[in-house]
Amino acid sequence: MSKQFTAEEVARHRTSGDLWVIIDSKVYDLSKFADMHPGGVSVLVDEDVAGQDATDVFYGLHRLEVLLKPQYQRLQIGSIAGEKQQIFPRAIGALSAVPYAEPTWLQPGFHSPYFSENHRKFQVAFRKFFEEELLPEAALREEDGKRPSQSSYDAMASKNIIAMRLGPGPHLKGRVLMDGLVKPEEFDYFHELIMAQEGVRFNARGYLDGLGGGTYIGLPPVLNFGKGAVRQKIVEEVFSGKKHICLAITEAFAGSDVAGLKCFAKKTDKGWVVTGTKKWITNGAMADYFTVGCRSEKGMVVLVIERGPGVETKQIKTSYSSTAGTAYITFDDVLVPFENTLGEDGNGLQVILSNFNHERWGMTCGSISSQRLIVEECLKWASQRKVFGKPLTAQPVIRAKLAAMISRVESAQAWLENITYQMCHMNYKQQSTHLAGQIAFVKMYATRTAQETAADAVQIFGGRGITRTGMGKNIEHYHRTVPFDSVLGGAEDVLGDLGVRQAMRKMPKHARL
Ligand code: HEM
Repeated sequence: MSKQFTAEEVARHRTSGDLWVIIDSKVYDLSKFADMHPGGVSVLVDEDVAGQDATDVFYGLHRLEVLLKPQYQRLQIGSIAGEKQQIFPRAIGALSAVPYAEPTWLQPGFHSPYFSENHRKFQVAFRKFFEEELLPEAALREEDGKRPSQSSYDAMASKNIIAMRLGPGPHLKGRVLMDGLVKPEEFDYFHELIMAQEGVRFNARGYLDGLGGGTYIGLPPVLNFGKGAVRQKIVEEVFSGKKHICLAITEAFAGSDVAGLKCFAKKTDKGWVVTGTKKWITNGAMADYFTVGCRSEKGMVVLVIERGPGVETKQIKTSYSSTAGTAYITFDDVLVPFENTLGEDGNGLQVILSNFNHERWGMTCGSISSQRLIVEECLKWASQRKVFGKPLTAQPVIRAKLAAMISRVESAQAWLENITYQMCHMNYKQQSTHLAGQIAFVKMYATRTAQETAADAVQIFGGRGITRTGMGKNIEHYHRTVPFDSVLGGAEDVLGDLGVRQAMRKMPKHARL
């Protein structure tokens, strides 16, 4: 049991050389620390702080995690007799008790037609795995921009997480998923939704993309259109976490207009010879394989190219961390064996488009979950921040912003779950026919509302929302990186337009007002 003090005893230590404070029933000796305090000495020797209970003022200025750091925990010398600690961090793997911080299916007392007991167990195991194995590294890599460590890829591979990230399908057959928690044939899109939604809870966008953003979009064409030994080798190497792949379609010349690519693949006696460039390629800097969209004499062809002579990658500085390995790539007369052709020459567009629905749906899962994290941050901040002697939530304008945020994230999640249910009951062709428009719309809605929520969050946090460290660090990070989802996998306007054009194609000829 820690040493017990009374509030009167603490109050006797209130000068710069002898300075104690109480925070949430714990007594801290700041006498030596005061000179090193990032907020300065003067704020600590203030008569309302020194020797006093500084809980409210502390939580108006610092995140909970400050006190969890070992160098600050050492400042605690005891606690106040008869008082109990009120403020606790969420335990590893546990659910948040903050309202709306979890989707309804995870909230006590709520029900869901979509999620089974197995999904629930999977969610628990997955959150725990992420928080134990990856979270400690996430903040470090996000900051220093280095690629995720091999041990992180190995940890994911050991549970077959890399394979599961590609969704349900025959590629899971014979694999032990999450230590046998889910059978390969039972793994469905709701399991995948859980993975996508849990993964973004770090708010370490660059790191997460570094962990497998490239695989998520670059491997499916190999899996679905690759041939023989090449397919087998690449799929197994990537699933094992030892090698990395990326999708290289976009060029400085052509973005959403994939038909306008300039990278050219010429057929020769020895194989394809590829010349051209690619830009904004997630994981390109660390990739061993590149799934590349090229023009050919017959139109478009997709090739999987191994890093080797003639392939150069350069890191691009984007608004998020370089841990994602976003690259500019040049292919100079790169010889590629014909076995590396994905699908048929001239049919490349279909190979690329075939994965778009799944890719967009996956991005939407993540986008909505990160939006939810921001709702949680805002609810916490608005409750703990005191202005004019009252919490921020006493202001109607703040409550109105919170109401809009909550409505947006709840509606997006409900729509997403509905679409996910449809995906579970449709084959690939039915999904393409019925869901391309729905998925385009839900992604457009999620990313647009995400930006509204980011802007509202900055207003609620004020200057803290544009500061990379401290109280508003998650808001700053979110606000800076939120446009990513609205651009990747099809820009918002392109998606909206796609959805309407799909609907127009289905308009019955007999319909009149
Ligand atoms: C155990 C006690 C404390 C520790 C370990 C501590 C630590 C820190 C740290 C690490 C920061 C940098 C910002 C961040 O990362 O959040 C900071 C900033 C600050 N602290 Fe403290 N602090 C303590 C107590 C207090 C108290 C009692 C006050 C009361 C006024 C205070 C006032 C401030 C201020 C004004 C800032 C600057 C905030 C900003 O830049 O927004 N600190 N403190």
